[in-house]
Amino acid sequence: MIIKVCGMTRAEDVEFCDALGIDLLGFIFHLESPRNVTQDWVSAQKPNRALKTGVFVRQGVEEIQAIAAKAGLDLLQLHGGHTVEQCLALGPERVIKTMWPERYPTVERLAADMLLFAPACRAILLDSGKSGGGHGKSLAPKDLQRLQCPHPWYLAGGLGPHNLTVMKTTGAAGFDLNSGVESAPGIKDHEKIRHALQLLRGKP
Ligand SMILES: O=C(O)c1ccccc1N[C@@H]1O[C@H](COP(=O)(O)O)[C@@H](O)[C@H]1O
Repeated sequence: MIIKVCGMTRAEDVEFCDALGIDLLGFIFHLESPRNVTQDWVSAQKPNRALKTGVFVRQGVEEIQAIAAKAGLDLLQLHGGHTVEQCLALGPERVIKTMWPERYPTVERLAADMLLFAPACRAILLDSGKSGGGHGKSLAPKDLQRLQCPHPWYLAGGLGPHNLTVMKTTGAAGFDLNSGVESAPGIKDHEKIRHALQLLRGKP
């Protein structure tokens, strides 16, 4: 199971999550987000184990490549209308492609589109809403329990200690925690993160 904590804006949160064994740390490069960060600050973050994951909404391939090099990113979360071709150009092994289930009439139609992206990314991220992210709302677990997709997919959208037990029933291969583990936008609540990890991994 992959666990990501996104929207990192403080070094103390980066260090805490890295030491706790969180797998992916998300850094958002989106000016309209209250969690937006600079390339220089992200470049200075040196986690021992966690993978630095940049989140991009409107940037194209060349801009993403430049930010990734400057900020020292390991993975690229494409959280906008990015195409299969853009994912392939950036390198499938480092791309996490966001999709929005609420755009689809059925999980079968969603699964068909997920299969289109499968060869072009390491994993698909399913988020609430119909675009963007950080909405703080969750998807309905019942719908996702019926999802048949052979490619790894992670769940996002308002996840936290209050709903992770039921969200685990979706069968997601990973969970992306953001506003549900914050005391304010970009300010991570360490006890909520610790509690979330216990629920997901059963660690003390
Ligand atoms: O968090 C943001 O501000 C944000 C802005 C633009 C694109 C993505 C963003 N965050 C990502 O959205 C999901 C779900 O967040 P939440 O749990 O609903 O707050 C998560 O993957 C973040 O990486």
